[in-house]
Amino acid sequence: MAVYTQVSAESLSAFLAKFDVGELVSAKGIAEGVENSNYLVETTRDRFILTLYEKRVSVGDLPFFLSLLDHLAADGNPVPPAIPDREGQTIHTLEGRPACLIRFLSGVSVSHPTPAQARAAAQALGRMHASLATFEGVRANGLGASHWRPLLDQCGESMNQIAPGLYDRVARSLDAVLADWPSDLAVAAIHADLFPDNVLMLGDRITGLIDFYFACTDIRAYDLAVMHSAWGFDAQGNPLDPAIGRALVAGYADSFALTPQERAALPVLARGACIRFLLTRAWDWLNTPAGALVTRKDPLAYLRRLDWYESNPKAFV
Ligand SMILES: Nc1ncnc2c1ncn2[C@@H]1O[C@H](COP(=O)(O)OP(=O)(O)OP(=O)(O)O)[C@@H](O)[C@H]1O
Ligand SMILES: N[C@@H](CCO)C(=O)O
Repeated sequence: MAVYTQVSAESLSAFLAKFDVGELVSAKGIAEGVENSNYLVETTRDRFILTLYEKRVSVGDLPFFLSLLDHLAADGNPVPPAIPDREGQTIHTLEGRPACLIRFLSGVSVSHPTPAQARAAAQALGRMHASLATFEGVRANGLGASHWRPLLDQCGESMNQIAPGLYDRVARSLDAVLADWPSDLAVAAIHADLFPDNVLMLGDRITGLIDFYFACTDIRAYDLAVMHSAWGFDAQGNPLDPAIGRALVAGYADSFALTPQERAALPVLARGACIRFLLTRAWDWLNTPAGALVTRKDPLAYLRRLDWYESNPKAFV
């Protein structure tokens, strides 16, 4: 996450007083991430994550995200539910923004995963999909395939400030992806953003799956494709050891069956994932507010991934 909204010690103490969590000891803004404002809060009893929802999360979607987290946690997945206050409320307003106090999970996210870590993370994704088979909540994917062309148009020719010719380059790939986009694969609740920084680990053990604020109802195998596009490359978008990609697919299949049709669709799903992240990064690159404590993510790292998937159509064989 990042820090877009500053929280004063006074308003944080008043906020915490609604909960049975002890008194404020310290609060530190977390600079990682790009979407919401996050603080690590320590009280006399425990540690918590305080999240203030910013640009892409609308308050009307919070009940979906929180019920999904409760469903997963109840089925033994390592996800952090929101903490209810003394009256049972989980969704609050703080400094004018929707806010939740979230259970803190231990572990660290890895920036250079090993194949064993990739396998464990994909097993956790498959396990989560198995749990979500009985989740009834529905939320359309606001950043799904039907939104990519409008998002490209919203970025417009300004994209060429990021790299000359970028707008036309993405438009061409988008045409090809949409022409092949599958319409017959299983649809379910998915995480849709399971990057290495959203997986907490201790060694090869998964201790936390976090950041469910893009969770939605979409093609289930797209979740694995998003993961492949995120885990199989370094921060600049250069491919890592191909064993990582193989470990992701094998790890997922360890805990949830992947049909032949889903396997066959992974290349186009991965190219779609590249376009999704390229576009949201490009939009943020061009529109991040001055003064926000945030490290913008490089859209071109996703162009390099897209190039790679286009030149390696047999990457999943
Ligand atoms: N429940 C949690 N327990 C422990 N640490 C957490 C928890 N939630 C968030 N964090 C910490 O806060 C950081 C940022 O959180 P998160 O990835 O959710 O932010 P974001 O802005 O949504 O990021 P992204 O760019 O991945 O969308 C994480 O890398 C992690 O260090
Ligand atoms: N995980 C995303 C940020 C959330 O949209 C990225 O790295 O671009």
